[in-house]
Amino acid sequence: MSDTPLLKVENLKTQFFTEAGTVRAVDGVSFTVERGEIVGLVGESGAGKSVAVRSILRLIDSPGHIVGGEITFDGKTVVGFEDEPGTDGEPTRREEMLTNTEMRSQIRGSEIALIFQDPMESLNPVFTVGGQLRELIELNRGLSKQAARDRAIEILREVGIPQPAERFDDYPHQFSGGMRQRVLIAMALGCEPKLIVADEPTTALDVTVEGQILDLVYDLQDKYDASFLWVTHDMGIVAEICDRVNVMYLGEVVERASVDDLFYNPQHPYTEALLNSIPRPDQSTEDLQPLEGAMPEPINPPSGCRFHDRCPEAREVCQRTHPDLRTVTEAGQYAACLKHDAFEAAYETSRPLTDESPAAGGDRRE
Ligand SMILES: Nc1ncnc2c1ncn2[C@@H]1O[C@H](COP(=O)(O)OP(=O)(O)OP(=O)(O)O)[C@@H](O)[C@H]1O
Ligand code: NI
Repeated sequence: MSDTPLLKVENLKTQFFTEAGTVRAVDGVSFTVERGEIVGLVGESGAGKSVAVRSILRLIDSPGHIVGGEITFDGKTVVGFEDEPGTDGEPTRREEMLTNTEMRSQIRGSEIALIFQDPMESLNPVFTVGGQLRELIELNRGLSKQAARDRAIEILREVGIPQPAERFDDYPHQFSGGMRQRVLIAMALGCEPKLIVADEPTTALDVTVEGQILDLVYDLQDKYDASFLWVTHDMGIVAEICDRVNVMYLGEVVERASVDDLFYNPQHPYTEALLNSIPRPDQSTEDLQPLEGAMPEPINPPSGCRFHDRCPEAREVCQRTHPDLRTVTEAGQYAACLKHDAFEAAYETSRPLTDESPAAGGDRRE
């Protein structure tokens, strides 16, 4: 079994049924997390990153619903539907799909831990930090109260809380933002989960503290042999901690690559635009190009390639043909862009959409 990925997400679709229409927040997303890996999910605000990771934990509230796809985690079916919809037209759950109770008792907090951006979403303000951590360890690891307390103090020390025995009885508000995030990491590790899902946990912190937290994660990942799914809009964080990356745009994965391939050889114009918009040691700041325009709403996504109206390489065909995510390099890099289908999609002969230089032949961008 160890050659199957720890987490496998296939063609996941999660929609919100709102008065304004159907929000296709996650629209056919696939990716995997292998054991021991840190996998990034990156993209602008609204790309569907949080909805994707909440779907993995089955934490989607009405009017949202997972309407299609398959998610397996460590041999268990977190999401799985029959091929045919039921008589009511709704997707029918397969028998092996975990119930809500099983998700709560077997998966969330024990097999998969979550770290959110706002620590107060996970910490109860009226209980001491040590008490919350101790209880979690007691419940999840079946330790005695005293043993769980000792373990809690040990983990608090490991995540870099100074004088953890003294701080044990402090309340969450007595900790700084950075220290609270360390406590959350301690809570996540306390259950010894197989997978830790982190949704922008360092966004609210200043860069120095953020750097310290990322270093800590890197060290602990090795020690605990945990796998991570790390959500961020920050390519700098991706560079620092991820092994592999999935780039999301408007509900879809548009590129998947190892970190090195992504940074040195991006294959999707959106990835390139993201990379051009961040400072890099090998470029001067004058080379910085902010990503222009805004991502459209996922209620009526643009036809064809969803990125075409912001893409410097878009051609007419991109307005009509939707590119599939497919292998584009021998190293196993994936991209969803018609420029890689030059012949089949007739990209090569299609007219460029941008008019930033005087009209010329189709090769003027080279
Ligand atoms: N409860 C909801 N009802 C309606 N639409 C929703 C709901 N939750 C999320 N969405 C929509 O789903 C889309 C994806 O949102 P999501 O929060 O996953 O983005 P994100 O990539 O995590 O962005 P951010 O970086 O801002 O956290 C957005 O268009 C958002 O407006
Ligand atoms: Ni989010």
